[in-house]
Amino acid sequence: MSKFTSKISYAEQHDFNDGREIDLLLSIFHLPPENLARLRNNPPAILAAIDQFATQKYLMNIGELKGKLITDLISQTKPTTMVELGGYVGYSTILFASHLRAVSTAPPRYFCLELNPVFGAMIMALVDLAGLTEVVTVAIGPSDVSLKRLHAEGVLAKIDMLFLDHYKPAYVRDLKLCESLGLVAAGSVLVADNVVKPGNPPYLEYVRASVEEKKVKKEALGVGLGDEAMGDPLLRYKSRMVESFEPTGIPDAIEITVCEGY
Ligand SMILES: C[S@@+](CC[C@H](N)C(=O)[O-])C[C@H]1O[C@@H](n2cnc3c(N)ncnc32)[C@H](O)[C@@H]1O
Repeated sequence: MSKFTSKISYAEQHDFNDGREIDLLLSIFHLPPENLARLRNNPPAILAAIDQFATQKYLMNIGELKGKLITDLISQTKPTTMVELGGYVGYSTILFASHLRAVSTAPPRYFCLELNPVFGAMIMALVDLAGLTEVVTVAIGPSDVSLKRLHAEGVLAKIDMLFLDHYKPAYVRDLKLCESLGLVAAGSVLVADNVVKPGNPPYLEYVRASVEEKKVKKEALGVGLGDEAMGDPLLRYKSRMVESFEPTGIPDAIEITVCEGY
């Protein structure tokens, strides 16, 4: 394990959704006009303001170090369509969508799916401040409902990169849903956060399983479950863990998984 080298260290982890997220929004939009003007259309400056706030009051953002692993991956794989499950205050949305815009060869789309409507509204306000409204769509509601809706509306047909960072037990459920909707296919890259802290053994087991193992498991589950719950066990994945740190300095890792198709 390497060392925690982040320039900024978040406050120790405490609660969330106790008013701190609104405080963050007010701390930004109540800045003196000339300071707020410096943040407009300036994603790095907005991220720095969020990081600075989180040194005093913890925010559950991806942070600098894991964020850099993922922006490097965006540079390497150049996705056009990215979907994020769990947007919170919009830190990863602003970081990844601005990076996507910088490296994409085609007009990029970033879908941020967030359950909490207050957080969703905050993300929209900060995305607008960052000048990213042409790239980002924020979908408010449970991730599975939003995935089905966006697919049914025809705005989401394939996911080049899926970032899973929401309710840990829903990672496998939502990946299987994406498989059964045909959203994940050869070349899709999955990035799952928090696979060490707090950890997600069922997800790691699923993305690391062979097709044979998944077929056996599907047979064991038997009939009765719909396609969504079954996913597509014939899809092959190549998966690896990359160790890093939470922005508090606590060790964590992301799981990077590439879909190799059938
Ligand atoms: C760890 S935070 C996301 C952090 C964010 N990706 C970042 O790095 O800046 C998890 C978020 O997932 C949201 N969430 C939890 N369950 C969800 C669900 N079923 N669908 C969509 N969002 C969900 C929570 O409201 C919370 O905002």
